Formats: sequence, structure tokens, C-alpha cells
Amino acid sequence: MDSEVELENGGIKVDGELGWGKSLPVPSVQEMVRNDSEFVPERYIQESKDRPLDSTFCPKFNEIPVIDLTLLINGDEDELDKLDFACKEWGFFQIINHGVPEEVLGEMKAVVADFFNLPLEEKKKYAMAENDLQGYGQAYVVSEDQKLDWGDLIYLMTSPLEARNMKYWPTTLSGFKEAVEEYSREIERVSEEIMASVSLLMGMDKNGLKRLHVVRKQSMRMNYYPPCSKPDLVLGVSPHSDGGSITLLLQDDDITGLQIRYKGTWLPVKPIPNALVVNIGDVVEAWSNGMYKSIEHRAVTNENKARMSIATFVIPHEGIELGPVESMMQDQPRMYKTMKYLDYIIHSLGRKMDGKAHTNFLKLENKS
Ligand SMILES: O=C(O)CCC(=O)C(=O)O
Ligand SMILES: [Fe+2]
Repeated sequence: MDSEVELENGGIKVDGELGWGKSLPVPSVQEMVRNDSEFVPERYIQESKDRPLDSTFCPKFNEIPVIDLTLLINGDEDELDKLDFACKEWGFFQIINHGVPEEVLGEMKAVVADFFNLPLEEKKKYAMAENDLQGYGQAYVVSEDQKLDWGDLIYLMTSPLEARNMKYWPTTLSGFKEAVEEYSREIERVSEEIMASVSLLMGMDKNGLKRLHVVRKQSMRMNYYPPCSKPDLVLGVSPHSDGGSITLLLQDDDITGLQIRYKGTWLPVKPIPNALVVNIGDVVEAWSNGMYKSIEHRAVTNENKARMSIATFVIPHEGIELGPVESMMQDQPRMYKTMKYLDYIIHSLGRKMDGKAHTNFLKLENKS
């Protein structure tokens, strides 16, 4: 099948290929800052309502739950209850005792830093092509006058092997491929453990979520946020929710940048060294009939220091029919439609991220 689908952003999706959308080319923020560390062009200055509030305005420093993965694996009921609460109330939690060796985390951060430290000409060899979201560049840029994020990224499909496009992998960079592969395997194990517990909580056997994916895919978005002379006016990543099933984020230990929308206010997620931040994506929100929420989040920048983060997305096969599972419709009515996941991806990728707006597409009318 190779029917073409026109995207709102002007890209063309050919069914059966991986190019699901495209993002317009934008300048490298890192390069801009290297040339002039003071200047912030108009295109990066957010409308007043979207600007990060000064952190001293944050009403209360609530902390997202911390889950001990080893306890969870050992069948600890209290930890499972904590996970249930974390998924319902927060959609976000940090995991500790996850068993990923510190060296693997360290290597991963080091190769990502090495990549962004390459000269621009070198990085451009891995630039996103037309009609592709993999590679070095930006995501969700669909018009010339939309506000831009203060960051650069490289996005790669990491698993399964056939989904990789090695032309975007900086394989000449010593140790990059090895570090990504090792980290990818570890994250796969950790995500399976989390999904096994979430499956139980959703009234399925522990392989329930695994089966629903049909084929589990994994991709990584490696973000680099240069320092910004006006951090109160820009955003590193605009508000969005993640379109996969779950996301596992590795972030710098010493710089707070990630914020989640919690009861209408933006709360910072304070890094715990060597922990992973996990969040529920749109797919689990739909499967759980809205019980577990895919929470809106964003990243802010820092005046003095660059920040890096590595988001690993677990994604089901694009051919699945996405909709609530039976066990989640016993005590409450169906809140979400059933739709082909590919149609949802095309819908989400074809527009600028606007918080959670795109997930309304998944909901039945009049259900919010
Ligand atoms: O940098 C961060 O903390 C957030 C990144 C993120 O949300 C993403 O890549 O989807
Ligand atoms: Fe995200």
C-alpha cells in the first residue's frame, strides 16, 4: 500500500514509510548563542501568557511521586498502589533503583554532549530531510511565523532495528552508537517492567500492554538547550504531551528545566541524580479510558548553563486501532474513540503543539 496522505504542514506521508511529517528548517540556537550570547530574536520571544513565570512565583513546590522499581518488580503492594496514584493524580513520576548502571547513564549523556559539541558543519550531515522527523533539527515547526523553541535536537528511531535510519546516526562519533544501543536496551527492560505493573493496574495480565503495542517501537529525542540571556521570555520546549505510550526521560542532575502542568499551575520537576522521569503518553491515556492522564509539560531555559535531556518514547505499531480496553470501561462509560494510531500520529504531527489540544481528537464528543 503506498497511498499518499497530504499533511497540513505541507509534507506528504507515503503509507508504509517512516516519514510521518516534517518540520521546517530553523537556525541552530546553539550556533546563534555562540555568535551572540545576548541577542534573543523576536521569533523566540513568547506571548506574555506563554512565558515562564519567575520560579519564585510558583505557589508551592510540590514534588512528583518517586517509585522504587525494585520494590515494584518484587511485587510490593504498597509500591503498586503508589504507582496507581502517580499515574492517576500526576501522570508523571521519577523512578529510582531501576538497575540501569550509572556508567550507562553517564556514557549516554557524554555522547549526546559530544554530538552537540561537534562543529555545525559536522552536525548538518545528520540534518532532517524533507518529510522526515528523524535527524538533527527541530520538531513541530509548521509555519514561518510560529514562535520557536530555545533548543536544538536530534531525533532517532532506535528500535526495532528495521526502524533505524542510520543516515541520521553520527556513527563517526566515537562511542555514540554503542552508548545509544546499550542505553536503549536498558530502557527497554525498564519500560517493560513499568508496563507490566501498569497492565495489572488496568485489570489486565502483566503482558497486557505489551500485547496492545503489537510491535513496540522506541525512539529518542536528544535535546540541547543553550543558556539564554532572557530565560523569562523564551521556552526550551513549548507545552505538549507525548504521543507514545510512555516516555522515560534522562535529564541533567543539577539543572531544573522540566515543568508539568499540575492543577493549572506549572510545577518544576527537580532532578534526582540518576533517576529517570517517567510520564504517561497519549496512547496509555486512551487505552486507560482517561484514567491515566498524559500530562502537559514544557521545558524552560537557564541563564547561565546549557541543559540537556534525553527523552525515550515507547510507541505502538502505527497500524493498531487505538481505543479504551474493555477492563477500563466497566465502571465508567467510554470516553475515547477508536481510531487508527497512524491517523492520530498524522493529526498530531501536522500542527504546532498546543498543549493537549491534539488529544481532543481522540476523545468522544462532549467528553472532556
Ligand atoms: O527537556 C525536557 O525536560 C523535556 C523534553 C520533552 O518533553 C520531550 O522531549 O518530549
Ligand atoms: Fe515531552
